[in-house]
Amino acid sequence: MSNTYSQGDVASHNKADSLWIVVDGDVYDLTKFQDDHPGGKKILQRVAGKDASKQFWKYHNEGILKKYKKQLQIGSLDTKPKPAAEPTPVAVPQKDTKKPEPKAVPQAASDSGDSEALEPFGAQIPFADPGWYQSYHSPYFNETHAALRAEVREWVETAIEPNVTEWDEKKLVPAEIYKEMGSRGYLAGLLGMHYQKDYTQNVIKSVPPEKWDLFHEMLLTDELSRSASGGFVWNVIGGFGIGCPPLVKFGKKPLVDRILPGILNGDKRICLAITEPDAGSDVANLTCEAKLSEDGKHYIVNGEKKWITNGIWCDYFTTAVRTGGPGMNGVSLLLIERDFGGVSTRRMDCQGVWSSGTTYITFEDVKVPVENLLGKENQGFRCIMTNFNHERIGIIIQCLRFSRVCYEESVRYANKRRTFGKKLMEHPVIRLKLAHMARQIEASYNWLENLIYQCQKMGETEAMLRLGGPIAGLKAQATVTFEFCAREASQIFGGLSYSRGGQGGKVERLYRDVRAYAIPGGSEEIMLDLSIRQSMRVAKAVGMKL
Ligand code: HEM
Repeated sequence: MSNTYSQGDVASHNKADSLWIVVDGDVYDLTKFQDDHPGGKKILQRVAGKDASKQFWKYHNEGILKKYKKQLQIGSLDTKPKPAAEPTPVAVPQKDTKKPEPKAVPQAASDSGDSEALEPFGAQIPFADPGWYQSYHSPYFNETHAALRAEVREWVETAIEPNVTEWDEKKLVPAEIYKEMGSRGYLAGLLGMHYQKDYTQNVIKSVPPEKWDLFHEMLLTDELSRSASGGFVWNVIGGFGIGCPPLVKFGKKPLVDRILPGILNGDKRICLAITEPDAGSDVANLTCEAKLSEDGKHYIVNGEKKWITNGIWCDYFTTAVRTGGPGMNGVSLLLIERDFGGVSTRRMDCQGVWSSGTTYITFEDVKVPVENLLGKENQGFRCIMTNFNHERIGIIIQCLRFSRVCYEESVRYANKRRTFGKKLMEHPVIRLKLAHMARQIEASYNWLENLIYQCQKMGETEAMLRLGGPIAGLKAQATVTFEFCAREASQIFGGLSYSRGGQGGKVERLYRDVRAYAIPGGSEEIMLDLSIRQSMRVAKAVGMKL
């Protein structure tokens, strides 16, 4: 924005028919906008021609300026200091290099034993970001992680976060955003395994595929979750992150070769269809049936699935079906394609995650070729089990970042809102709330880092057995933490987090999203029980002495 104005120029636009204001040294023309201003036009007219920074920041947060700047800013004051030259960001990817240069990227810290602290990143509000953002030493993160962090944060702050309220209300995220998840190469790295470079031409700008590890995946999900919308995160990684891994791990090569590239590029969508109207956490009792045709070439599928994330938009459904007798040994996994016919999907109205597309599905005489069986017949339960750790870790990462968002929003607000003559931050009762939020977030997050590291080091079967218990325990810990933080943040924001949108909008939305995390992927009750049961079972097998 190259136009510059003097204070006098602005002062002459002090009427309703030409209404300019200054915010932080930038000049805004609100003449046309005043009629649409949700806070009313009179309040704007009272500051017409003046510097209204103080009033602006009292009533709005940063997202508003990001959203409206392009439309309303006409220039800056001639007295506005020129921005200091930006410090070189840590390992920000070279914009004009088509392929990342592998040699420039050091080994993962965890592989090299190098724990050099990285440059500080982000707002430096204590506990609002993980410790390694504040130059804490970490054995897990290196420059490739820092570069990815900068890349994703930039995208989320400019293209995602300012729009999530609108998307949530519309219950839709624009299709081009999902497509961009593919073109940025993110989808191919979100499968809980090595980067799927053989199935996509897209590469992530800041991390070469061979350097990709589970900490990259973790921080990608973490940074996407700074959008402060479970609906957005589930829209872009919810169905994919749990529906696609079984295809990659257990699908027959011709099937994978045919459909995986379109999925990873963001052209086609996939989800996981397990839960039924009558079978949630009790997966072994599902009833959706798949009968082999007489010629043995097809399964005929009939049944219903409920609460299926992304279902309304999906082309492919990784579906748990009953091919055998009762219980877990009669369950198989089938990749059902919408094009087969007989698949109907309808949106469900839910308490939270509005833009995620929660779906009710019916399968009526769907003819599925036997080539679409994932894994072996009647051994689908094992495939489902191997999926759970990845699903739950995704939930944990999101919950902990959402908890941080609730905490960060609270800290920012507590530093500007004044009651009884002082800032909220100066009231010990508010600091106590923040302290209880921070201690739970940090304890949970540090356990998470440790478990991600174990997942990286252990083989899949070992991880499934040995980490199933702790991951279940941490899933419950993360959802309880999220619920606590959403509640406490809401108490700090008061009425502003009771109404939708505006300054308390993130907290209000996240509060609504809490149950979508505490129930699916294994409810808190099931998780806590499993955490002990599974851990005891494994310990007994390896010689626990009681
Ligand atoms: C660039 C200029 C401005 C823009 C783009 C803008 C935009 C908005 C928007 C979108 C809202 C809805 C609530 C939200 O989403 O946060 C809002 C509410 C409001 N605005 Fe503004 N505004 C501007 C300037 C101002 C100024 C200068 C004042 C005060 C002098 C003001 C006072 C208010 C008030 C009181 C509300 C209602 C807050 C509430 O519901 O708690 N706005 N504004």
